[in-house]
Amino acid sequence: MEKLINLQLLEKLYNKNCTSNKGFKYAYGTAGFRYNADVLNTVMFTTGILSVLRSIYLQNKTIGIMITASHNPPQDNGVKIVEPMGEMLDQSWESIATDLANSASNSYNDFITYLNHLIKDKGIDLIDTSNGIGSVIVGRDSRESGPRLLETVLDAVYCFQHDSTERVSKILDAGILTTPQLHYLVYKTNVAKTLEKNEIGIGCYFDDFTRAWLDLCELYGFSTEHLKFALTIDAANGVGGFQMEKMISLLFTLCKTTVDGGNSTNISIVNNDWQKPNLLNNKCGADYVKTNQCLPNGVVSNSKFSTGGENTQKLNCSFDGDADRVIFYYQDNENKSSFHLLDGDRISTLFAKFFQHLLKESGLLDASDNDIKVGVVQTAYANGNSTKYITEVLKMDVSCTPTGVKHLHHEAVEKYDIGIYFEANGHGTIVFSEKIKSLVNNSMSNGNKALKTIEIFTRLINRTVGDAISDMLGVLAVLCILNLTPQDWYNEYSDLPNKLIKVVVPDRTVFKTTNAERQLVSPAGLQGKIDELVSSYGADSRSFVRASGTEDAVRVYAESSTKEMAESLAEKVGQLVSNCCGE
Ligand SMILES: CC(=O)N[C@H]1[C@@H](OP(=O)(O)O)O[C@H](CO)[C@@H](O)[C@@H]1O
Ligand SMILES: [Mg+2]
Repeated sequence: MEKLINLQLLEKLYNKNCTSNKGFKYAYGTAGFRYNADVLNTVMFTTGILSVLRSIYLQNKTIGIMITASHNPPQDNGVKIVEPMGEMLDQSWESIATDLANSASNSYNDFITYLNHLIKDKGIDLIDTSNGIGSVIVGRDSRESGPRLLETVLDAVYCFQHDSTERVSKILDAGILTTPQLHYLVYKTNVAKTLEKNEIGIGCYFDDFTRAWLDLCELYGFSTEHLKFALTIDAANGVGGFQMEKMISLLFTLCKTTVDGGNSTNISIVNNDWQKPNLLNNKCGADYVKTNQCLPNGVVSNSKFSTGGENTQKLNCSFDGDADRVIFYYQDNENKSSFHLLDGDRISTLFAKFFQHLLKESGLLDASDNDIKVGVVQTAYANGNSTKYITEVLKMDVSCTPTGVKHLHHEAVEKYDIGIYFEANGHGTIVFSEKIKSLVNNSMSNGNKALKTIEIFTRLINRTVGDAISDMLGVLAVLCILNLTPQDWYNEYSDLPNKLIKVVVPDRTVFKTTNAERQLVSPAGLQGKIDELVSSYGADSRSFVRASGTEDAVRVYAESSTKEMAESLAEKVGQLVSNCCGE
């Protein structure tokens, strides 16, 4: 270890960063480490150390670190590690990240002991470092605590200094950017096999996605300027707003059209005060809109919207704080009951319909030996009628996985050539297999528009992770190509009324599930009672219970044929949960 890690510096920087919250217990959850920013220094330090080790372990591939707490309130922050191809951290390393953080939280001795054990156990070669001594890219969202936490990560990386060659680990501070931009940057860096300072910057993200969008505009003859509807983007006062602004201004510059102050008349961004971090996710953003099923601050209903004389319809969307989720919606008038949500399930079904249409048009399905598998991956939180629509109307395959995009992503990659996955809350993407990419590329020369469209979509959609900006462009493109209004999109099927509640229990770990979290196996006997209750609410009813992976609570979901019944079912199942915990 001495050869590569400067132990003197390590101890000094450990004392600087890891002594304020001794004994705090950390856990790497669905979304990495996420807590109040005041207790995060220790885990930022250990995550910096672990990322360099992971990089060396993977033959010096570049690893990403994202400092964000997504849709959480401004006082929180968090950190997650990104794998070389832009995926989430390998699951077997999550417990290592947790153990390393908790060892450092205990004492310097425990930290060094665990570090030595880890290096030995994983066979990480710190002697022959001819391939390099690790490379890391770090990004952060717009939170106030970001710069301080970044300093701690940098401290950790500086501890890696080769004693004889005086080389240090490479680190690129990518600055303030969205989570999916960081994932994409890590992926591009590894594909290019280099991380020399400034060689690959976030410019690649804008180049690639604007190129794909403009290719589509050219193929179909629509333009960014002349979308059929006016789009208002609620940026949650987070980082997505100014990155989107850059994207819009690039699109307009590249289109060589006139831009009014950087904004088109058709696209506007509200809640874009990212420099006031206390406004982040405050009464705005994807999570707020999805949870409260209402317009966020700053977005007006269709009836209050002035089109400037043109008969332009209005569509809105909300990003979350780090812009890896997007949901759409519109409200006809001032009455809240005219609010229409187009959430992750709707995005999935729109893309599913679109790719089914393209595959038919492309002729790829005619060759039976192609055997192209297209499907949608959902979680148990997907509305029952969305699942019905996909299987019964579109006649497509649906898989259900446990909550958390890493599960959905994995299933989509494993099972499908075109795998569409979205959580109901708007986090998702589309993954394309190498097989479909090469089938498309090999048959494209004959001017087939559908094939060309699929090819462009493999570039327009961020392959690494859910991305509000890229998904939003994808949805806009589909609406333009299929000539659908927001109302047409909404009218494809009707959601079953549903209710999601939280129940606080003394120990949520006793709630264990099976069948993609749709049934409880523990506490014993509870599932039977839930089933009995559900059956008394009629055929369209469903309810399930699972422990949250990000909050100290149990979640109860229920749907039924009316709003009142869904609410009553959720409440009664919630009571069963409380009763069985002796509350
Ligand atoms: C019902 C729900 O929305 N659950 C969310 C939430 O997970 P829980 O394990 O339910 O707390 O946070 C996850 C991370 O952001 C997200 O992937 C997931 O969809
Ligand atoms: Mg997020």
